[in-house]
Amino acid sequence: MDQFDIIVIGGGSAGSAAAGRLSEDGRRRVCLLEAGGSNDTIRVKTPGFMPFIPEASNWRFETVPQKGLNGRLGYQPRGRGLGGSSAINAMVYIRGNRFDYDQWAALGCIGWSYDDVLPYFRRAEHNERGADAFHGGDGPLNVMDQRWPNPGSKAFVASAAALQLGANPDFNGAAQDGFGLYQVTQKDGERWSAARAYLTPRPNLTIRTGALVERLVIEEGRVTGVAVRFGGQQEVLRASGGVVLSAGAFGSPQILMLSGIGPAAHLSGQGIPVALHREAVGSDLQDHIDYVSSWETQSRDFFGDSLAGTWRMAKAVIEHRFKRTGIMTTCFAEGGGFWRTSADVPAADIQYHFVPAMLEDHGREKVKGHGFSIHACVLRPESRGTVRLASSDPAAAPAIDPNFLDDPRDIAVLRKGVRLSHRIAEAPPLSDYKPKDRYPIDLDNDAELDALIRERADTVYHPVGTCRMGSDDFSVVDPTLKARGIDGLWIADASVMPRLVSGNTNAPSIMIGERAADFVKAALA
Ligand SMILES: Cc1cc2nc3c(=O)[nH]c(=O)nc-3n(C[C@H](O)[C@H](O)[C@H](O)COP(=O)(O)OP(=O)(O)OC[C@H]3O[C@@H](n4cnc5c(N)ncnc54)[C@H](O)[C@@H]3O)c2cc1C
Repeated sequence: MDQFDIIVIGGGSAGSAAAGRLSEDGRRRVCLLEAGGSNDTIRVKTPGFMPFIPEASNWRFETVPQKGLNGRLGYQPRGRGLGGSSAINAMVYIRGNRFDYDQWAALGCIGWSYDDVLPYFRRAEHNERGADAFHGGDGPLNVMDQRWPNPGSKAFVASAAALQLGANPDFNGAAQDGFGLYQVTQKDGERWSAARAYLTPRPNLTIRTGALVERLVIEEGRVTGVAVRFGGQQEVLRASGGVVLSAGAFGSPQILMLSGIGPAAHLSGQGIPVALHREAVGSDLQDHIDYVSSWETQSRDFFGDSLAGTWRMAKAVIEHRFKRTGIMTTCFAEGGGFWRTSADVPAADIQYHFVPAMLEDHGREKVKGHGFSIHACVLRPESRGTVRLASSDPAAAPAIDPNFLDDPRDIAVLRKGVRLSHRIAEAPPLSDYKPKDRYPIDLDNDAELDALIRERADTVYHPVGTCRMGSDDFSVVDPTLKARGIDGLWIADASVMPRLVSGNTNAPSIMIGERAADFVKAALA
């Protein structure tokens, strides 16, 4: 039986940050348990290989049938292996809006206002543009400008400017609104996952991959270890100081429920003895519903499936192997913007991602020819869903129900977002490519547009909220990320966000991992 001071479950964005920080002063024996592998392969590290990431690095979940999406099953990719979702994501570096964190604080997350979290974003970050009041200069997470943005991505930004939408060279600076090229979590032209940033080899940091955590070991109201499966073998690992649960927005509530912590009636229905009734475990699921408009072009500037495209990619792979430059450094979601659908919203409520390729079904369906896509997503959705156990088998996928478009306010916002995507595509210089809309409809007709949205919209991969933080008795963790009603347990990942942030969720998850390390250190001092 192995004995540690702290066990961190999940080597993803937050778990890597937490384990790295908890082990860096050498004073604690830290064990990081990760179900997947090391992810140390060129298919993960080369940004442009994102469509070819190994299947073993992705849980490839599906949702239950979505009423709001004509009964379709949504796709929910999640990273598996060191780096977690930061090893398969689009590398866009965005923190969200000041409003989000001030709202968290107003909801009871004392100590999580924007001014409270900014030092942790800065501490995490090494921005190659240099440090300033908003950015860090010597953190482990490398952030850089894109090495080779596609000419079409620059045209997207120029088309937005032609509509007087305003340029923004730094979405993580003083103001978020506007359009520009995203900064990326890359270093020297390679993907810079949270694992590469934080998991420095150290004698006091044990990293075990291929370790599927089945449940927490709870003794007299305290988490004292974890039961884990390595291949066919089951083991119990002990943690004298406690456990940090960082298995992500689906994995963390699943492990809690398998351990008897969650909605009592649901657990009983699964035949799991109830250790702690907590209705909020697996509840409050929020995710960014997203619609991808897509256009075909004659221009081969864009990525595409053609002889010329394949030849260009082959040369680019060689260039990248030797110099780490060229089109294989693409993050695909190269350009973007934040836009308010009305003057009275507190912050942008639509985010755009411009992709210099025609996307269909999350890139899983090959599209012949060349072209581009514009994602529009609803930044602060009102719909709420759940994660529940589909089975008491820890190796089974959980039942994920984002309940997309349940609240009519979400589709009303999305409609406006999609209409603007099309206005941008029709403005010069993007219009000079003579883009041909792949799904032409009468965009001014609400019923037609709603039908198309319900037929094609899905996630842009930002599920949160399933172990919500708060100061109320019903929240899962308190504002120091400690689980309520049970000792020796902290939760640190996207699941603790009480509200979805207005942006991508990797940097916020890393910030949460950074903070968890400080809270655990303080509690154990
Ligand atoms: C395809 C895709 C594109 C994205 N693009 C972007 C982007 O461009 N920018 C951005 O900011 N965000 C992006 N995101 C979202 C962002 O990456 C995630 O929100 C963030 O990484 C979540 O961090 P986390 O720590 O909560 O969970 P994760 O990083 O998902 O980590 C959870 C870890 O726990 C492990 N785990 C789960 N269950 C168990 C178990 N039972 N036992 C052991 N280990 C377990 C998992 O294997 C995983 O490694 C994207 C996500 C995806 C999937």
